[in-house]
Amino acid sequence: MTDRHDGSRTIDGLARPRGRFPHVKVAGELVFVSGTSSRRPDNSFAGVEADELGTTSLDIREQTRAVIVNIQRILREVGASLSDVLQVTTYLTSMNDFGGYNEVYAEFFDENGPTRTTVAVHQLPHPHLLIEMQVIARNPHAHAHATDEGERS
Ligand SMILES: N/C(=C\C=C\C(=O)O)C(=O)O
Repeated sequence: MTDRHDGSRTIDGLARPRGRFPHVKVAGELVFVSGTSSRRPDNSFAGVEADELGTTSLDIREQTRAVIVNIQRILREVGASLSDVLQVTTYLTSMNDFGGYNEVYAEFFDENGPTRTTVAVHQLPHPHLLIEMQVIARNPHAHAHATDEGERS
């Protein structure tokens, strides 16, 4: 993991960012996770299959699950978890996928979870991508630190 002094982290063992940005940035009480897809470390995608004729099928449920699991792994690296997520922004390439996305989303979050905004976008950075998500989470360590400080004063 590359851990810079400004809280930016690029994590080994995950798909490399496709540009000059970190997977995650810890800034005081908050954790910012970059837009994340279903991309695997080998740059293949979960939720993408091609048959022997080269016909590609894309699965919004599988992609959604893989995106959330990727975000979970990123959060874990900074000591946070999905239960720390405060806000989710989701980018779909088609609102026809809203139902499948919503169904899998509900396996991980409910009304006590993060606020959420879902929008449709013209394109994502790869033609096989149906979904990308970014999150803002609380930094559980910042909270523990602040509590310790409070107890000392
Ligand atoms: N967050 C961005 C791309 C993510 C791609 C991926 O996870 O496959 C970006 O270009 O801003």
